[in-house]
Amino acid sequence: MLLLIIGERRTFWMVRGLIYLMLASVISDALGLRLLGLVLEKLILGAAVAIAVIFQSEFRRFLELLGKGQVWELFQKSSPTPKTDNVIDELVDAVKDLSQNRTGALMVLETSGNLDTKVFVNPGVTLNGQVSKELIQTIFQTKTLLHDGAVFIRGDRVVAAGVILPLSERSTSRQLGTRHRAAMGITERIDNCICIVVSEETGSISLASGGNLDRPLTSSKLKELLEAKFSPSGEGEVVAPSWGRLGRTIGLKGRLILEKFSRSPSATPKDRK
Ligand SMILES: Nc1ncnc2c1ncn2[C@@H]1O[C@H](COP(=O)(O)OP(=O)(O)OP(=O)(O)O)[C@@H](O)[C@H]1O
Repeated sequence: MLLLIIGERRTFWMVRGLIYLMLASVISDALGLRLLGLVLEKLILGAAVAIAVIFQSEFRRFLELLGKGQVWELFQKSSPTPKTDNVIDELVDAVKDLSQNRTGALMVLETSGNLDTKVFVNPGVTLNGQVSKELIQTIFQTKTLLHDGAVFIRGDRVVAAGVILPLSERSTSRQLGTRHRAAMGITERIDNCICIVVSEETGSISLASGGNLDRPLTSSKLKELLEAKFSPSGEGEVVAPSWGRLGRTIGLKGRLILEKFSRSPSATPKDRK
């Protein structure tokens, strides 16, 4: 049941690893292999402590909801962060011009809830400005200091610019460089965001979601997709979304801990073109 609820592959592997450890411990007990049993017991204990650390905030939220008698909230569908037509129009107009002028751009759009910005390799520079075509176009001009990296958009605000995102490790077409891999990387780790990419080389527009790139898109197709995503009845998460998110959170946090120990320089953007 738990494995069905946890949709994320990495989390699934983590849970499977723990189950294997438990099984091995039971088998070693049955075979009377006391030393091995002792080692496995310690390993399971370590894993349980690690999971408690990884889960910290989720446990707190669970206990809070339990205390308030609102546990059912865990099963409720999260509604998309509302975006007015005006915000979508400003975004699409900016993307259209950037594409026509072959100005590279990368935008992370929060779709619901609160995106965990700890996943950003570098949080960039806080702006907190109203989304407008002019602001977005200005940020991505290659002469500005903030053009390198991504902008992070929450609701109708450009929260930050110059954000460095984790790269996807999946192999991609040779045409796709780090900008596109960053869009795939953030959307494969975080499910409540999508990414718009404009290629500097070809001007093509892409939309990344769940680690996949939809490309090339026309600006009208992009508008259609954004409207569908941000409409109140838009694609929400399905069955037991909060549990799914919980599973992905474990995967993400586990991964963040691992990445802290093995952060590679490949996650930084290449030098200014
Ligand atoms: N990890 C990252 N996070 C955010 N932005 C990044 C990251 N890596 C690269 N970028 C942005 O992408 C730019 C480099 O793009 P690159 O040419 O490697 O990618 P690309 O996918 O081929 O895109 P394009 O088609 O625009 O050339 C950098 O200058 C930087 O602005």
